[in-house]
Amino acid sequence: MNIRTILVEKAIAAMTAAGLPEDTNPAVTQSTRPQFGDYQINGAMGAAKKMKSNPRELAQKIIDQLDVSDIAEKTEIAGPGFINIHLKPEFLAQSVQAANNHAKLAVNEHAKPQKVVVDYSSPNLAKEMHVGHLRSTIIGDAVVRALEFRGDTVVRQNHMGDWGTQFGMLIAHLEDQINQGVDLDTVALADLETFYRDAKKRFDDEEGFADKARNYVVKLQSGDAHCEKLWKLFIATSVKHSEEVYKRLNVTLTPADIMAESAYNSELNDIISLLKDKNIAVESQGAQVVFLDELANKDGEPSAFIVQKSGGGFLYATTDLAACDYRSNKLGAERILIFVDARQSLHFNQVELTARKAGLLRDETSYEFCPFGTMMGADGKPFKTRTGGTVKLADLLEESITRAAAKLAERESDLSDEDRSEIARKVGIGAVKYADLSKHRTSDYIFNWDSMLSFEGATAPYLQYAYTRVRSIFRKSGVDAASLKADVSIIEPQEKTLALKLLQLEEVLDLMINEATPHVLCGYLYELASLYMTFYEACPVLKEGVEPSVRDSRLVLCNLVADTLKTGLDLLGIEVMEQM
Ligand SMILES: NC(=[NH2+])NCCC[C@H](N)C(=O)O
Repeated sequence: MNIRTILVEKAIAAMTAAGLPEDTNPAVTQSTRPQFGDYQINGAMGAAKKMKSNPRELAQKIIDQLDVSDIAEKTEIAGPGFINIHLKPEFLAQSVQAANNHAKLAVNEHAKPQKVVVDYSSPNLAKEMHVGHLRSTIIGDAVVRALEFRGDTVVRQNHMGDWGTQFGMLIAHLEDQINQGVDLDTVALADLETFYRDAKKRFDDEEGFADKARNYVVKLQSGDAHCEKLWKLFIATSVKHSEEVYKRLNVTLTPADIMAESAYNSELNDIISLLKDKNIAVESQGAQVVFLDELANKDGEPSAFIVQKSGGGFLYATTDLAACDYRSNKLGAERILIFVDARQSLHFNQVELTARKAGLLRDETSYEFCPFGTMMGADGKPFKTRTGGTVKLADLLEESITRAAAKLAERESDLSDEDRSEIARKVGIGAVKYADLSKHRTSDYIFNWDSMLSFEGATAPYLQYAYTRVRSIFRKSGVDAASLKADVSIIEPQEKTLALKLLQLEEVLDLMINEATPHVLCGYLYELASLYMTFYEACPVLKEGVEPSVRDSRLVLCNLVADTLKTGLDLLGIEVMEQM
């Protein structure tokens, strides 16, 4: 069910029949105000400009050819040439009924599913996951869930940073700890932050340690078995830490999705040879460099993209070129989405340009760097602990659950302690996720406990509460939502508005998928919940005196609201509960 798509097809047909050029954009949009109808066809204005004719006259010609009688009760021309479409209540009623009986609600699977590689989360394994990883992990996961819901084939890739010079220092330190008999699980690697700090301190201060660390990098890269064993031990512990965070966060990443930097090691030589053979990379001060005129600075100097260091070592850049080849040429991806901090935008620009020149990315593959802004503290600076340290993601999530429990304890409830702590978990995690996902991906935002945990406004607790409110109707009425098979009729304006919103889920998901922007779904769910509250005040459902047929029709609407809220929140990775 995609009303916009139906109207686009009808508008194009009418425009063609009215003699407009074939490439005319019908410009169909959802109306912003009820007096403009439910949808608008705005293409007459653009076409008139091109054809140098009168837009209102053109709109009239289009409307004369427009056949929307099956879905609309009224069409009219407004202003300079807008065509307003008022949908038929019967059409909306039938569509709601169909959606209520459909597993994917008002959403159809893609006619042409795509293969999409999504690179997200991708922490560096030298350290524990901190708040900086939150955004990549949850924004990526929401988009992945939406893509799969629409029927695309998704390959998740957790491009973990498990390779690089810092590992020499880490395994050298690890080796010493083992030799001293320190218990790995409970002491040495229990806190990766401390471990990293200690190793770094020794690297900076202790005589001989830095040399040993550098020597271990060389040994590790040349496949020395002892070093590799230590490295694997370190990686395994580090991966375990991130698995715990993923579980807590309710994201769908599993160990099977790990495609870490080291996975590309054996390809890197060939990548450099290819770039050299094609004269894409040239030697400069001993290093291999790709000079990109496309990214020249204002003095006209090309941007220099180093793909191999002067000593022969490979870099982050080389791995990303190999990843392009794997994703586009081997996996055959049609889209590659990469969720990384906006500060890496130059890097990914360089990667794409180089990969396209070298044929490491096919023309058919769209390479989409999806940057995001920074999470800020109340002081407007990147979020830190009180003492200025990085905040561990695991700690942040535990704090949110504790705070949610305290807020919930203020409310009256006859639920068991066990239920309450489960609800606190869902609310605490949901609150952090919704607060983040609801902001436009590219903007920085200020982290605020009070607003994200509030039961008012656009928050997870508000939506979770709205869901329990709808579900309580079914508990009170004793009606089984699953076997509800009533005829829907749309009479009151609040019913019409609510029905229309329910039927726009696919339009929202398409926008979210195309632009990789979960905030549109967040906004939609909040609007839906608010419209439901308005509907419920104006249109009694279980009150005495309500006709059984009206009651049942409204129950179908309620049921579709509950299912849509639940499904929508699930696509954001946020859990619901039946009571709270
Ligand atoms: N293909 C990629 N480079 N993906 C993103 C990797 C992010 C990197 N590990 C970081 O923490 O900055």
